[in-house]
Parts: sequence; C-alpha cells; structure tokens
Amino acid sequence: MSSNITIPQDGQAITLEDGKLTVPNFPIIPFIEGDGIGVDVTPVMIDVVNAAVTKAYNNERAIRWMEVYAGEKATQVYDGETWLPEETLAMFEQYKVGIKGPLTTPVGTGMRSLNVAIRQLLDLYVCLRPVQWFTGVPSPVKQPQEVDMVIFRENSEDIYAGIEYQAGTAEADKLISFLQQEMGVQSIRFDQDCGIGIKPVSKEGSYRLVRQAIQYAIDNDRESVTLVHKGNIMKYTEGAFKQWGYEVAKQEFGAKLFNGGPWLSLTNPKTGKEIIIKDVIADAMLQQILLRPAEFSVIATLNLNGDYLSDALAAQVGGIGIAPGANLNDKVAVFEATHGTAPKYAGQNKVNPGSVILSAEMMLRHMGWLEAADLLIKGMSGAIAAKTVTYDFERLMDDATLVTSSEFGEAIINHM
Ligand SMILES: NC(=O)C1=CN([C@@H]2O[C@H](COP(=O)(O)OP(=O)(O)OC[C@H]3O[C@@H](n4cnc5c(N)ncnc54)[C@H](OP(=O)(O)O)[C@@H]3O)[C@@H](O)[C@H]2O)C=CC1
Ligand SMILES: O=C(O)CCC(=O)C(=O)O
Ligand SMILES: [Mg+2]
Repeated sequence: MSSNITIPQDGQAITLEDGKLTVPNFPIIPFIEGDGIGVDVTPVMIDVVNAAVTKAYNNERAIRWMEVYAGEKATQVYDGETWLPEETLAMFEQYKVGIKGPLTTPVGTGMRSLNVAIRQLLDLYVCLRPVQWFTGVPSPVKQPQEVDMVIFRENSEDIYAGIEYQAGTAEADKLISFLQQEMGVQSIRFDQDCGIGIKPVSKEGSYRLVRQAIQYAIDNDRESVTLVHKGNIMKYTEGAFKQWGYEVAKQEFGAKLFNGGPWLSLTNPKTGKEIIIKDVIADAMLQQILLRPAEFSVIATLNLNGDYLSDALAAQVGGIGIAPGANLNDKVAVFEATHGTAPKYAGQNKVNPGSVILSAEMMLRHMGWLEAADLLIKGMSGAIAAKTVTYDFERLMDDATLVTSSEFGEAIINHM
C-alpha cells in the first residue's frame, strides 16, 4: 500500500542507543491531530511548542512535525474503513517520540478504543500522568498546592485488554458454561443474557510497571510510592499486583520492612533519603486524595484504577483540560492529553489546549530540551496569572478574561 504520510525532508529521526535518546537539532516528531476537539487543541500545541523552541534556541533547533493519522481523519485520508493504519504505528516506533490528540471510542457498541489499541500494539506499558497545581488555577479543594502526585498507570493489561463478550452471544454463553461446568463457578447471578469480561494481570506486567514507578521516585527525589489496588475483592489480580509491587521493591531495590511492615522503605541511592513503599485500597484512596493529598507522591496502579484516579486528581488542580500524560515503554514515547474528544465543543475554538500543551512540555523534557520546556511552563503560568483563560477556568474565576483555545495559546507565547 502506498503511504499517505509525508516525511519532512529537512528533519532527522531521533535514535536510541543503549537506552539513551540521541536527539538531532531538527527531529521529526509524528503527531495525530485527534478527533473532536483535536482540531482545536493540537494546532495550538504545535504553535506554542514551535514558539518555545525558537525562543530557547533561536533557529538552531526546530521540530519537524509529521502528521500521521488515526480515528476519523484516517478514514478520510485512507480508504474509509481504516481507523488505525499500520504505518501510523510504524512511524511512532521508528521515530521514538510522538504526540497525539484524543480519539473517539463509541460506548457500548462499535469498535474498541483506538487509544488503548495504540498503547497495546506498541506495548507502551506505562501511562504516566503527573498532577500538579498551577498558581491561580481554580480548584474545588482548599489547598490544591498540596496535590503533587505522579501516577504510573499500568497501560497494557487489566480489563482494558478487551477480553469481553456481549450478552446473548455464543461466545458469552460458552464462557459462562465453561466457568460453571468446568470451574465450579456458582456465583454468576443471572446467567442468561449476561455479558462477561476477563481481567488479566500478570507478574511480569506488574513488576515492570512498579519498577518504573520506584525508579522514578529515586530519580526525582520523591518520598513515597503508593500501590493502589482493590486487592481485598479481586485477590488474584489487584491483590497480586500489590504483592508483586512489594516483591519488586524488595528484590530489585533492597527495600526492607518499615516499622515492622507491611509497608517497606528503601534508601534512595542518589540522595540517601528514605522512600516509603506503601499500599492503599482504591476506594479509600479516592477519599484520601481529597482529605490528605500531601501524603501521596508517586502512585502505581492498574489500568482502570489509574484511569479513574487520574481524572479525579485532575479535577483537584483545575480539571482534565489541563492534565497532561505520556504513554511509555523503554524505547518509544507517545505523549497524550488526559481528556477525550469532548464532542459538544468540537471545532468551536473554545476548549482548554493546556492538557496537550503540557503533554508536549513533558515531551520536550523527555527529549532533553529543558530550556524550551521551562519556557512553556513560564508561558502557561504567566497566562493563568494574568487571568487570560479558556471557558473552563473563566467560569470559576473572578475578573478573568475569557479567551479562545488559540488566544490562550497566544497568551502562553506572550508570557514566555
Ligand atoms: N485518550 C483519549 O483519546 C481519550 C478519549 N476519550 C474519548 O472521548 C470521547 C468523549 O469522552 P467523555 O467521557 O465525554 O470525556 P471528555 O474528556 O471528552 O469530556 C468530558 C468533559 O471534560 C471537560 N473537558 C474535556 N476536555 C476539555 C478541555 N480540553 N478543556 C476544557 N474542558 C475539557 C468538558 O467538561 P464540561 O462539560 O464541564 O465543559 C467535557 O464535557 C469518548 O469517545 C471517549 O472514549 C476519553 C478519554 C481519553
Ligand atoms: O480510549 C478511550 O476512549 C478512553 C481512554 C481514557 O479514558 C484514558 O486513557 O484516560
Ligand atoms: Mg480517562
């Protein structure tokens, strides 16, 4: 099949050797615009990043953006039925660092999530979502400055694996019969017209996620890693995740019992400080993050818990309009907003582009372009402090000036 992607001729690929990225001065970065509000936020992100890079490095460095396709735009560019072209995945793999806008997933019917498919097909097993407050952002909590957490959400397993059968199908009936007849299951309350799903959680998948979370705590001088799970109810999936999390802390990082256990502690080899490894059951965690946010720093959790937790925490610091994220493995990184396609606002130049812009800030840091990343934060802080904000913040702030998505981007650039 011929390609629909135009590779910038004046750019070079980012490469990886012995786990270290080599970033040329004119790197090619693949991006997916995204469905719905993708058209409102992604072009603003590109303008803001270009401005930060130009300001930081004059014209000695610049990103060569390369559009790749997924979602509705892919169906327009390809043959009408291709939602996630193979060459899109191949480009992310080849160019090592990319970024994407949100993609629509129909509810209760239709195809499975393209966002989840990208993570699974590229085995981007860490979903990294930092949650931090910017001074002046309206928040429903009294002390949003106490929220400073980094979520490591397992991104390749759990019920997001998509092993799920619709009620009334031969597959659902077969699986239910197997469970009842061969496994002695008696607890399926209504076995007629019953949908059924499976939740795979492995030792290897849990180990690699928690390993990254602990390493992050070491590298970034964080005081704790909290394993969040629902292991009292789902003993051999969520409970096993907790067990394996403690195990990896002991076996690979030398963690020891803290005050007689069950929590652990280890000495950060870089700072000599203590890092506590603890666990909290997921429902209790959702109240703890509201009542005692200062007690949590790095969080490691399974896919569904991480999805819920990241939106709940985002609300405490201004909402999903400003919450960034990244999907990572040891080779490839695809940065991505936390929010979805917000269809009711699509094409209105209204929503907050902050989430994908801050995802790009994480991307610049990942590339080692720290000066540009810092400028981006400076611009965002300045725009918020000047109260030139999009509708989501404006409706909660006194005396704020309401701006469009693109005007917010301009305000960020003006404050760099
Ligand atoms: N990674 C991805 O690509 C994701 C995709 N999705 C998909 O997106 C679609 C819509 O999902 P939905 O549950 O409605 O979630 P959305 O995140 O799209 O929107 C929910 C609400 O969040 C607020 N919001 C979202 N984005 C912004 C923004 N940039 N600026 C300001 N406010 C924002 C709006 O709140 P208000 O109404 O208060 O203004 C909006 O109505 C679904 O198909 C879903 O599967 C969902 C999440 C992630
Ligand atoms: O893929 C989707 O449609 C939703 C995914 C999601 O909510 C998330 O990753 O946070
Ligand atoms: Mg989500």
